[in-house]
Amino acid sequence: MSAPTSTNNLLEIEQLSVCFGGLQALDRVNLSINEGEILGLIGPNGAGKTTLFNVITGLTAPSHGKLRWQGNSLAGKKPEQICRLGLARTFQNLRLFRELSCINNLQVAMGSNNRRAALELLALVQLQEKADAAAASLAYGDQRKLEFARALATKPKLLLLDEAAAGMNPIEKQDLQALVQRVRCQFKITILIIEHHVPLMMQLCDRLAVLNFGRCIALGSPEQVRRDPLVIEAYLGSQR
Ligand SMILES: Nc1ncnc2c1ncn2[C@@H]1O[C@H](COP(=O)(O)OP(=O)(O)OP(=O)(O)O)[C@@H](O)[C@H]1O
Repeated sequence: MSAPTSTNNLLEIEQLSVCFGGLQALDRVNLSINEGEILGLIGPNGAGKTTLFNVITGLTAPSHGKLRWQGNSLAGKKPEQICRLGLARTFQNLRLFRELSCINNLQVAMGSNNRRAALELLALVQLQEKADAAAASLAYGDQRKLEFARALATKPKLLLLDEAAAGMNPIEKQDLQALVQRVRCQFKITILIIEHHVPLMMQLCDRLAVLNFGRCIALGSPEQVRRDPLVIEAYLGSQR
């Protein structure tokens, strides 16, 4: 399944820096996300991947640089405004409404009580039989799937998945890969994904961006990135 040929920039990130006191979490990052692609973000622990998600979704203010969404600046926008523009995310540490049922989690995100639409989304992630179970009662991998469905429930144009396969077993990881590809086609959305499981990312993503100490040290096709000496030294060497 290949990405649509469009190269429209959905999100443009220009010279983006974030400092936490003396720590430079992001250092002049430039990145464009093309409509319809699956772009992967990889790199060692602490490289700045989640910080980049936090800036894109309005949780962290940049120290420097610009973000443009469909040509318009995102400066000063709050997380809820950014969500309404069509950017939705999942979190590395899940943030479900734990006491609510699966279906209620989706209905809150949809802003409506439409049970049928919520059930369709649950079916997409194969959780329809857990519709009325409390989110907290689900196995960890299922909670990740529910969070994925909840992000989709806001009808995003760009879906940001943080450590999408963390804690999943190999079969769940395969399922997730198929699911992400299906969702991209079915919902015509663009996906930015952080995940440490490199073989999965190599298969899934159209392009990969590699962060290291806050800098984007490589950007290209999985094959280009796999061969990049800088990437091998900074990250892939340790993955072998
Ligand atoms: N709110 C914060 N205050 C201070 N330092 C922070 C804050 N958030 C992140 N950092 C630091 O910024 C750096 C980048 O962190 P970030 O979580 O973005 O990395 P990451 O690439 O997502 O790592 P991981 O793969 O471990 O999740 C780290 O050194 C982290 O300790």
